[in-house]
Amino acid sequence: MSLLRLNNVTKRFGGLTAVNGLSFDLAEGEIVGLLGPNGSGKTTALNMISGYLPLSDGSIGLVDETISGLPPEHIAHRGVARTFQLVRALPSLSVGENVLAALAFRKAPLWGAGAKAEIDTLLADVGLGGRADQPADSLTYIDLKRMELARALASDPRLLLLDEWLAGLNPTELQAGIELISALRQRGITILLVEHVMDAVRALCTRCIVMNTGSKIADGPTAEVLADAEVIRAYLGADHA
Ligand SMILES: Nc1ncnc2c1ncn2[C@@H]1O[C@H](COP(=O)(O)OP(=O)(O)OP(=O)(O)O)[C@@H](O)[C@H]1O
Repeated sequence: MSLLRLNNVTKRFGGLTAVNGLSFDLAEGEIVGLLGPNGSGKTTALNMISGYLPLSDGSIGLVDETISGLPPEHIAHRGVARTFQLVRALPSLSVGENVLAALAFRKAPLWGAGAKAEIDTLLADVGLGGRADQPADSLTYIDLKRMELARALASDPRLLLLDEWLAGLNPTELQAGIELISALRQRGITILLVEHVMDAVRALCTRCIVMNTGSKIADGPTAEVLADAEVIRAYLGADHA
């Protein structure tokens, strides 16, 4: 049985069809790249999976339950977590308090002293061990991204949606980020990765789905998809061929 199933998912904004009849399945434990040029509908797809946008048509299932139509917090409680293209931190709070805010809203909420050990574990998992008391607004860009990931992991997700989480990192940070995402897969978390950094896609994704102007144009093993003539024409460009 698939973990996630999109069936004919469509989103219209007035006269613009941002996502057009998108269908795919994710199997448990897969790490799949969702690729495509700017404006092809990737973030809109993530917004629908996580409940931030209602569908215009189609349906989304998680295991054997339809989740489209549920509010974001109910979808989160069923095991779907995400990061955002623009990091959403609470800058006036400490790193630990930022994670605490996520723990307080999960299905089995934790707060106060009971949350401390969990915060320490989550921060260690993302490479921020021992930094719970540091102000969030003093973090570097990569560390802000790490903190956002810790907030997403606070809900103990089965499915993690990463929206350009590796964008803007230098080569050393990128390598660390790839290793971190790889470690999450080892823990059995299924990951849908919206990403333009092709080195990361090649390193992490066994399978890729490519969108162009709202529609899926390719879906298959990464090497095959990246060599596909239509994908090169629509997204990767002739230099890649
Ligand atoms: N809330 C909205 N209202 C109107 N149009 C929107 C809205 N959100 C997205 N769009 C439009 O839908 C299309 C798809 O946008 P989307 O952000 O999903 O693309 P994307 O593939 O994630 O792009 P990028 O790689 O630049 O993040 C674009 O034309 C965008 O302008």
